[in-house]
This record gives sequence, C-alpha cells and structure tokens, in this order.
Amino acid sequence: MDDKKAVPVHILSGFLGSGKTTLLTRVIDYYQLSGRKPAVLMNELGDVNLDGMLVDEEVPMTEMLGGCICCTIRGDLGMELKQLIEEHEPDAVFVECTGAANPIEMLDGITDASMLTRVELKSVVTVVDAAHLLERSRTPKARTYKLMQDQIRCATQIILNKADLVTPQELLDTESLLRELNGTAPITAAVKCEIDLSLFDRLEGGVAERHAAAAAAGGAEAGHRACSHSQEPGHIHDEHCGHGHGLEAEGGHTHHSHDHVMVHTHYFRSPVDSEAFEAMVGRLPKEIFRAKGILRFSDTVSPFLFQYAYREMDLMKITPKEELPSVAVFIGEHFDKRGLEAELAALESGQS
Ligand SMILES: Nc1nc2c(ncn2[C@@H]2O[C@H](COP(=O)(O)OP(=O)(O)OP(=O)(O)O)[C@@H](O)[C@H]2O)c(=O)[nH]1
Repeated sequence: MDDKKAVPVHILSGFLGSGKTTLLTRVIDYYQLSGRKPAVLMNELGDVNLDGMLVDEEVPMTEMLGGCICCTIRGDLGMELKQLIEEHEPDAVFVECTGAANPIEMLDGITDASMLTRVELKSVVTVVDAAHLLERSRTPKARTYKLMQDQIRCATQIILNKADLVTPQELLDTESLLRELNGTAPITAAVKCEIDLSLFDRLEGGVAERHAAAAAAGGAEAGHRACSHSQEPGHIHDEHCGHGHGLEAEGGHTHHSHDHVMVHTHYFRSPVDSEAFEAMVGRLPKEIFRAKGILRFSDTVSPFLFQYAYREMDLMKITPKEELPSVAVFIGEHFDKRGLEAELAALESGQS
C-alpha cells in the first residue's frame, strides 16, 4: 500500500436541496471525459438512494443510507472508503454528504479513514442555495441557519448556486454574507452548478498550485473565521471549524446541529393523480424544505423522479432499469408528520 499514491477525496457539502447531486453528476462526466475513473460515496438520510439514480451506472458507488455519516454511521465511513478504493481503484472519490451533515464530523471521518487506507482530502466544496441562505440569514438564531453557516465556514470552495432565482442585488448580498462567514474560500456564482470543472484538477495539483488558485480567486488573505484548508488541504483540523459552531452561542455543546431535522418516508400503495399531487406539494408547510421520490401517476405512463427543494418542484420522467418502489421522502424540521400522512392518505384514496 505504501508506494501507492493517496486517492484524492473531495467532500461535497451544502444544505438540503442546494445542488450537490447536480454538481456531482457534472463532475463525474468531467472526470470520465478525461479518461479518469471517479467513485462516489453517497450518504442519504432516508432509506432509499434517489440521488444515486442520477449517477451513471458505470460509476462505482457506495451507499450509506438511513442516517447521517457525520454522526450515526460515521464509524463505517473508513471501512466503506477502504473497500471502495481497494475494489475499484478509482482516480478520485467524491463524498456526497446528506444536506444535514455537519462538515467537521465529515472531516474527522475522512481523517479516520486515512488510517485505514491511503486517502487525501483535497477539498470541501460547499454548494449554497442563494435565496435560501438569504432567507435563513434573517433568522440568524435558528438551527438550520447555524448548520448552513458551519457548512460555509468549513468550505475550501463555495459554489453560490441557483443564481437564476435571485436578483443581481440579492446575489451580491449573498456573496458578502458568504465572505463574512468564510474569508478564504473562492466563491463561484452558478446556475445548476455550471462551473469551470478544471477547478478539480487544480485542487488535486500540488500545494503551490492550490495557493496560486486561491490567490487568483482573490481568496488568499487569511479570513479570521474560516477554516484554513484551502491553504493546507492535507491538514484538515481547524479550531475555527469546531463542533456545533453557533450552537455554542446558545449555550449548547451538542455535536449534531441537525438533530432537529426530521425525515418521513412514505411508500405509495397505488398510483396517484398528478394534479392532486402537485396541489398537495403546493400545500406543504414551510417546515418541510426538501422532498424527493419516485412517483407513479394514474394519468401518465412512465414513472417520475420527483424533486422539491425550497418551494420549487421538479418532475423528471425516468425509465428505471430495475423494479423501484413508489416512494416519497420528506425532510424538514419539526413538521407535523400526522398532517402530512393525512394529506398523503387523501391523495391515495383520490379524495385530495
Ligand atoms: N432553479 C434552479 N434549480 C436548481 C439549480 N441547481 C439545482 N437545482 C434543482 O434543485 C433541486 C435539488 O438539487 P440537487 O442537486 O438534488 O440538490 P442536493 O443538494 O443534492 O439535495 P439533497 O441531496 O437532498 O441535499 C433539483 O430539482 C435541481 O434540479 C439552479 O441553479 N437553479
């Protein structure tokens, strides 16, 4: 193992629905087009990996489902990474965290993994939903905002995504907010994570190149609150990125700033009416900020992949190669599960 090069690892972080999978699929294409073999370790809060369906079947992928790597199943991360690397010998591994993951726990997880297998953390790329961050920043004490802040502070690269959904002024405001939270990580505004992906080549280059890249992006000056891994990616512990950042301000010492996040998984027994479904999604309470699923409608032929993030819904026709359940996963904080179940039951019985 010793004379083998360490496998570069990139953590894709960012709040629920910000665009991590969108970025992941682009990066995978980019690596494949240049003849490299990427591998993916994907973590989902729910028991079904719906994001995985968007990733090319050829790509080696390990799924860690039903919990967040940063806490409940973190202990398995090292073994999973080791197995993935030994079995497939990828050129790089992309770890997509759940949107509720606290990145410091992830950083620790990768460090633990480096004791089992040769891996080198090259970047923590945090994808930010511009409008969502702005809205959350108006209630700075809320736990969701604190988690978003942690994810931003720990980033070595920030993608300011969904630029199409905000005004130019809001984009500037979001950028200043990001700069306050993280003084060093280069920020790239984007729509659907369309960025210059050669960024990843630079990230995997030598330390000198990384310095140059950071300087070129205007992020070389030391920010006093941000993590410093953009300057020293191999050294990933940083006191500024400590556990439960922000939560401490409320006097708590909990490690898991997302323990308030709830997940509800619903398996449909029968196809539902598409219009009634859309109307039901329109009525979802604001406490549910993310949902996804596979749906079969009584009035369409093919199944659909359903996505809902911060009040925007997407339905995409799919042609699954294997038998898949009809299922929807709802993620949010302190929402009324009973109310949601009642809505879903009404939808299934055609009374919605
Ligand atoms: N309008 C708009 N929609 C976007 C953009 N980027 C992604 N989306 C949509 O936002 C939804 C969520 O995107 P994902 O890439 O699945 O987000 P994610 O961060 O992987 O979500 P989780 O894994 O649940 O945390 C999808 O419907 C995307 O098509 C963007 O720049 N603009």
